[in-house]
Amino acid sequence: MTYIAALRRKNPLVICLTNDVVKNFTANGLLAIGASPAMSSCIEDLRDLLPYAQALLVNIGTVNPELGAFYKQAVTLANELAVPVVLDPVACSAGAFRREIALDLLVNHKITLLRGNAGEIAALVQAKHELDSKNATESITSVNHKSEKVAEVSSKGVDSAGVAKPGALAEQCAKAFQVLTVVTGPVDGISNGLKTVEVTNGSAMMPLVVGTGCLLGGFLAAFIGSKELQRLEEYDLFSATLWGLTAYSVAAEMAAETCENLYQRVEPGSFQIEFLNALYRMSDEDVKTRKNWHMTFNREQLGVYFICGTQDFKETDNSETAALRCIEMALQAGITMFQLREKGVGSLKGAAKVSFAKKVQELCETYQVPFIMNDDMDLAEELDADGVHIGQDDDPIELVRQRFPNKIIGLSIHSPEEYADSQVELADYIGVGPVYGTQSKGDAKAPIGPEGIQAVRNVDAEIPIVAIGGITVETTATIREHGADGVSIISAITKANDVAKVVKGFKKF
Ligand SMILES: Nc1ncnc2c1ncn2[C@@H]1O[C@H](COP(=O)(O)OP(=O)(O)OP(=O)(O)O)[C@@H](O)[C@H]1O
Ligand SMILES: Cc1ncsc1CCO
Ligand SMILES: [Mg+2]
Repeated sequence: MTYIAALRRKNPLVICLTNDVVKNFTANGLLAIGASPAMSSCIEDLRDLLPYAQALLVNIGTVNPELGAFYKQAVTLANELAVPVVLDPVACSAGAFRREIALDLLVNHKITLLRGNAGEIAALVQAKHELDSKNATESITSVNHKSEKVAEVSSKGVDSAGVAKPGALAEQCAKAFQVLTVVTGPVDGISNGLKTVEVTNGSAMMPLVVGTGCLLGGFLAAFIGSKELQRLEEYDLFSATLWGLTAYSVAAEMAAETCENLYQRVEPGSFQIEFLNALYRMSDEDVKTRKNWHMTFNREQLGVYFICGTQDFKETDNSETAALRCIEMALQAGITMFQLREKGVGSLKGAAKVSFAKKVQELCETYQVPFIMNDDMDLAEELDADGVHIGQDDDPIELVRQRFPNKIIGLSIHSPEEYADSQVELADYIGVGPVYGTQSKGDAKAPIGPEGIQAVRNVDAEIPIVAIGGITVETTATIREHGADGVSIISAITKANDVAKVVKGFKKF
């Protein structure tokens, strides 16, 4: 990824409608990374500037009734001009006036990215639930309203403590408002409702410098506004924002290190200066080598779960090239999870396996699809895969969970008996099968049929289940009716003449 280089080439004009406390810091931070900031305070001025802008930041930190009306006009104009909008709902957890303004912008306008701390985002999710229940009781047709518990976050004024699962909160918010959401704190979370990533880079000095959250809103607007590739809008938006979010926290780490070296301690004043210096100095390479993020699991990712290795392409001239081509086509067509299963007759070993695995991982990262490693825990650790999948005869799940507290863990299960004997509570999902006969696994057990899936579902109504073994597009509907959240596929995709068509077939369910 080269999003910082792209940003510097583009030098995006970011118009900031932001609060009185942070205007100077925001402008300096944007200049340091390579963007072009402009602060604006009235709609007459904005009408002149916005047509030339790559992004608009609306930060409600020092809102008043007049500014509230201005923000509404500004976002309306940005929507007309198709300029992306980042909203920072500063302190909306602390006051109803602010909250109503943020809520109106989110519900009645198009916001490209919402960025707030945990307290602010939790308050907005809560407010949306209340709005929905109010509408549901007013409307006789909406009788099936489900109320979901919102994360409890303590919050006072403009700062907030963190939340245990920032990814889950971001996901909840992304689903509630249909908006890409970034939740910041000791760990940051980003979600579009389907994909969720947590970023653990950063420095504990960040909350001691006022406006680091506010600058982040403008900073992410610059990354979004620098978007050059229009290939897949959603993918671009998500990965450009994730890269910007990570770059920001990496700069914080670099700043803390510089303070250590220069002063043998890290204090807010020098940290603020060194943070600006780090933004100026940093490159995509710094993000690449220091990024510390993990994808979090959600059951929708099991929808179309493609598994393969080079051994599944052994009848082609070059099985590695054929595998990479097939995997990229499948990713492009929309598979929701990928597992590398480099195993059995004809599979790669040693350095060749590592090098192939890295190429596959890069492809998965490009499409923001979880990259899961089958069996090989050491390689999963070396590559920092998003997750691992283990069978009943592999390392025991309690050891795997200890080793990888943050990774997605899948466990194979063949029957309700095996379910009862396994510590499934340590797994994120279980793979159940083989449903039908399969040629992809030499030592496969007897097929359990869709009824076998139902038998496991009957003993656990909640656990995410992916069915596996000889599944085709034609049998997917039945399998899902028997309780599976999705299907794992090997041969139906690796042997397909038209990979995209088959993947899209699986995606219909
Ligand atoms: N305890 C922490 N450790 C590391 N990084 C942190 C911590 N708290 C916040 N951050 C980082 O600080 C930045 C700002 O996030 P924060 O949640 O403090 O925003 P905020 O409360 O909106 O700030 P402000 O309103 O003062 O601008 C983010 O990049 C976040 O990752
Ligand atoms: C301190 C403060 N008060 C209103 S906005 C702001 C900046 C941090 O969000
Ligand atoms: Mg803030």
